[in-house]
Amino acid sequence: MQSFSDCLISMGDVARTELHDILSLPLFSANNTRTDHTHFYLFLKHLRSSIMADINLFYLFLLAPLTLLLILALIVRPRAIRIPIKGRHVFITGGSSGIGLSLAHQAASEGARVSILARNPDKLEEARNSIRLSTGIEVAIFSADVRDLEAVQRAINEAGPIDILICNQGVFVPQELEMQEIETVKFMIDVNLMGTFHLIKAALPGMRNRGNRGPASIALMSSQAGQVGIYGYTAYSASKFGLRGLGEALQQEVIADNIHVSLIFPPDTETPGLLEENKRRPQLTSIIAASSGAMKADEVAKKAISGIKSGTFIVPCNFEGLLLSIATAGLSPQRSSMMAFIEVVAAGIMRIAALFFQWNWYTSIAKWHAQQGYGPYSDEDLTGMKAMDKDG
Ligand SMILES: NC(=O)C1=CN([C@@H]2O[C@H](COP(=O)(O)OP(=O)(O)OC[C@H]3O[C@@H](n4cnc5c(N)ncnc54)[C@H](OP(=O)(O)O)[C@@H]3O)[C@@H](O)[C@H]2O)C=CC1
Ligand SMILES: CCCCCCCCCCCCCCCC(=O)[C@@H](N)CO
Repeated sequence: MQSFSDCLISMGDVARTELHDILSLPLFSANNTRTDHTHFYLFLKHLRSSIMADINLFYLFLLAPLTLLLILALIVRPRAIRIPIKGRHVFITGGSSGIGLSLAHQAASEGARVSILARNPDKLEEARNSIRLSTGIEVAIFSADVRDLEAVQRAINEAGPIDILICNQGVFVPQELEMQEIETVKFMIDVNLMGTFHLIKAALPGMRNRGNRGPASIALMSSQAGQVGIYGYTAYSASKFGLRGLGEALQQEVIADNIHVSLIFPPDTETPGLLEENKRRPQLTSIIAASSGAMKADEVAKKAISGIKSGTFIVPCNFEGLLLSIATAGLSPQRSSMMAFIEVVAAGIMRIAALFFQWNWYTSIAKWHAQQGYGPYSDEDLTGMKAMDKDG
């Protein structure tokens, strides 16, 4: 802030000296006569318009953005924060596999006290061994199903007050809704969304009364499919969009307790879960998801931890994710005035980019249906339309 206002002041100085230089130009030459009046008038006119142009340009390219940045720096809420994880209790669900396991490794290696929760005790045991092997640190393991509120409550009571709660457990069964059993829909909503409610309900009282009053965090693992709906993900996207509503509302409720919410939005990530998913993924789901490439679980965990430490509300994981976060900023809180600035300035162009992505995706869908000889754009229709084009 200091350097920023200094900058504004020195820019004001530049403008003043420039103006002064121009105004102190000799207006009357030695042999100034009556006949020079038209010249003098023209000179003044020219001077006025060139000053105006200078000021306009100066304002447009320097002062206006700086003023905007200054205003944003004053108004962004919640305020910037650092949340240390060293020596603190980090509780990670789904910590026995994939992204959760990477998160546990990383938190342990940064000196946190780590607890992990999942259903399968063998996988938990295996995770504990692998973390001990690579970091020498012993993590606490808890076997529970997040769908069972009482089991979650027992695990969290046993684990002790949490400083950083990472709700990472998640299930994904991609399939067209018409084909999908309603039980499968309910399964995803129950584990991904209701499970997260259970975790927060169980952990919040302890987090509120945590002994150290240092800043705490609740992080929710969403997905880029929680920022934009994707073919084959009706239930999954709904569960992940749900986390955003939960997170936005919750942040307002817990800010007074110095608790900070982060939502993580990874693209496809190489995990045991994705391997399983790929066995049954509709072709169109893969085509559309490929717009954002794939990441390694360790890379996602790294982005997630750094987002959590800076209390960032929306945490993207790759470049496409950054674009997606700017395009879908909506009314989410933003602590960074620089990010807020980019969101404001880029809004229009991002909407255009988004429309191009939709154009691309709907073209893929149309092509796919044409290949299947089905839908509004069947092969026959397409040749029919072309024939009509030719006929005029
Ligand atoms: N991989 C990807 O492409 C992406 C993943 N994500 C999200 O990241 C998170 C982790 O995904 P990923 O690492 O791939 O998943 P994995 O399938 O590799 O691991 C899932 C973890 O969650 C646990 N889990 C599943 N169901 C429950 C339950 N009912 N109760 C408690 N624990 C449960 C699993 O253990 P157990 O089965 O023993 O219970 C396991 O530890 C998910 O929320 C997912 O939606 C987001 C974007 C992309
Ligand atoms: C305006 C700019 C737009 C930028 C590009 C948008 C790209 C969107 C791609 C979405 C991919 C969703 C992958 C979901 C992965 C997932 O969650 C499953 N693997 C289940 O785990």
